[in-house]
Amino acid sequence: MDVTYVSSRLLGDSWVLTFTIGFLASRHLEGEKSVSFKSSNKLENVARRATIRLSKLEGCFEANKLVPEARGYTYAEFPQAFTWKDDQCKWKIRERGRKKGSTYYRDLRTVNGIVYPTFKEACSILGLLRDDNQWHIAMEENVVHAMPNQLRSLFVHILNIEKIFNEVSKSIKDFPDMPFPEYGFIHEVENSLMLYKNFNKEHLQAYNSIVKSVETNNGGAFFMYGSGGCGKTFLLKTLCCSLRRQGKIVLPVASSGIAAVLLLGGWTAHSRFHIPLKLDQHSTVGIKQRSEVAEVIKHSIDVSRAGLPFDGITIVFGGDFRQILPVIPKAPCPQIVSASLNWSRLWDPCTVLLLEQNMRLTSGRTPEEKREIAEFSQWVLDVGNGKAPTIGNKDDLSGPKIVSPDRFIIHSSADPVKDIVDIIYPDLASNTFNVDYSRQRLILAPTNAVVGDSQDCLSDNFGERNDFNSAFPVEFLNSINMPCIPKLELKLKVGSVVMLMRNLNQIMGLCNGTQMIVKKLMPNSIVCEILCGSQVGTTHIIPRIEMEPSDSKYPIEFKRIQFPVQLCYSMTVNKSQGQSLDKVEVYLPRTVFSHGQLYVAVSRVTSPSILHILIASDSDGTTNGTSNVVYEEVFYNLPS
Ligand SMILES: Nc1ncnc2c1ncn2[C@@H]1O[C@H](COP(=O)(O)OP(=O)(O)OP(=O)(O)O)[C@@H](O)[C@H]1O
Repeated sequence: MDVTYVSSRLLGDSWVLTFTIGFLASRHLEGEKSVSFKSSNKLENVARRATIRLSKLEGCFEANKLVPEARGYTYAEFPQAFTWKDDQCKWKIRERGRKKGSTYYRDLRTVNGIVYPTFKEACSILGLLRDDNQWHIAMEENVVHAMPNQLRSLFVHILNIEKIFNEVSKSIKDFPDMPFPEYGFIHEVENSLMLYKNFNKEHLQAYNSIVKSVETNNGGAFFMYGSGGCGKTFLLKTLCCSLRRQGKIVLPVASSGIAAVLLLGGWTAHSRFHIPLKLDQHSTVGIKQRSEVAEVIKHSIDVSRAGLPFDGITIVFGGDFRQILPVIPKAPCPQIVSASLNWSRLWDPCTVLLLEQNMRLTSGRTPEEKREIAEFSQWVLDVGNGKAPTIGNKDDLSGPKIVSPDRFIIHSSADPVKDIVDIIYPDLASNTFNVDYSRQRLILAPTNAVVGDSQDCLSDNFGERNDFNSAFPVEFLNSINMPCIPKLELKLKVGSVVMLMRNLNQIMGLCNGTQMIVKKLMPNSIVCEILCGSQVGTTHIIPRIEMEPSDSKYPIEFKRIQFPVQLCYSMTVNKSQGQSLDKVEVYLPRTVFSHGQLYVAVSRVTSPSILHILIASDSDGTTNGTSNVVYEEVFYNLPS
């Protein structure tokens, strides 16, 4: 890493030295630039790409030819005035953090025609300082159109006030004059109870066993085991509502934000019980005395029932071991399997409630449709169990491959990303305001990098849009893109589908993973409507927030102030768990790499007719065979 440049700025009364750190842009001799490619790519394609894609140095030559202003900078000084646009392979003049055409100091203090008394105030208005101004502006932006409760929520998101109170073992509820957000549970409870009427035989049996355990106060643990789409979430939702209506306390938690928002009042287990993200043998949950959750737990425990299983509390787990197992980076199969619930001490006391009927797949009207759906359902199960027909054998370098039925396969031309975007999002431009169009259609991919490629292709289709730059233009930090923080440059427009990247307010359905459609864009806040989960249809104002990477591989700490969202036309398979989708494109430019990924991807659909799969072959084309990863050891102690 090199220091690209050191500059100085006058802020208020004092000078501030800014060290901008950057990997120096590539330097190379003519015809010797470095090119990345996969061993499977055809050399002529690689060579063609290399001719079209300019390196940063070549881009600098082009800028010097076209933009007279560029000639005043050496190559090393370029980042001061220009920013590298990787997708366009060209240097673009910076819009922020730099004042063009200034002829006197006063010009530096002028923003939008207003002369500010100090440089600091001018910087603050430009959003270059870390202060509260952007949040003041965010409140002002919404005063005219937002409802009072939306403004209150926005204020709560900005302050994160309940979290601050909880840290000192208090809650907003301790201050009777302060309003506590209302969540409209009662209405939802009434609606969700209607689900009971649709129970199938298996659901009814499971429901009765669990309710009996709660009513007799004997305590116990249940595990609802069923393949994807057998109605585990459906049953849990109904149970939560019915028990709450009887005045019982229910704490629904899930391992991911997306799964949590499907349950009314659902939280991620980590947030609800303050479980540390990194665990070791000394870890304990961080529930503070007098916090809301501590009070709830206190009320749920009856000392007279101590000694009964789980002290008389009923615990219901649900899951499917064909789906993705606990994620332990770089861990081998035995370690991952032994981290699963059915290999833990909790498994023995669990009563397994088996659900076998797939409720996600529509039942079909004609005998032909019914047969087709039954066949598809069996194929999906076989993929999950590792029993689907394969070609090749274990001695092949790439292992045996699952053969996907031909009707799902897309045979792509030269630009696979464009092909899948056209299939899943046809006519996107004229459907931007159509919530029904945007809901429940997704491109699913194995990795964040692949997701990024397809999102980039879509964002190029957007036409006119707003680009939101994060507040601090520091060259190296800005070039960092990690899945856990939003991009420096977000390309949004009204109608864009986005995914929230932080737990802002789990009870209001604003979880890491919540999908929303953008309704209004302002410089410091965006208005979004939730597209799925228990709070579907509600509108929220999202401010910029300060975020830092949770698990940074970089040797420096940094924060980014940005809207906590990313485009959501495409998603990793891991994130899609729990969802039912009306149109799915499984995009596999590389094979899946963990247990259950392929099964989760193909089991999201409500009908076989809406599943499309694109598998890149080793030699630049497409194919119908792909590797599957199934750790059969995880099924050993399960009922078949
Ligand atoms: N008894 C039922 N009547 C009508 N629809 C149902 C029923 N059970 C489930 N469904 C519907 O089937 C779909 C899948 O159900 P659900 O999401 O609960 O399955 P799941 O077992 O949790 O799936 P996954 O393991 O993939 O998360 C949902 O759209 C749900 O509304």
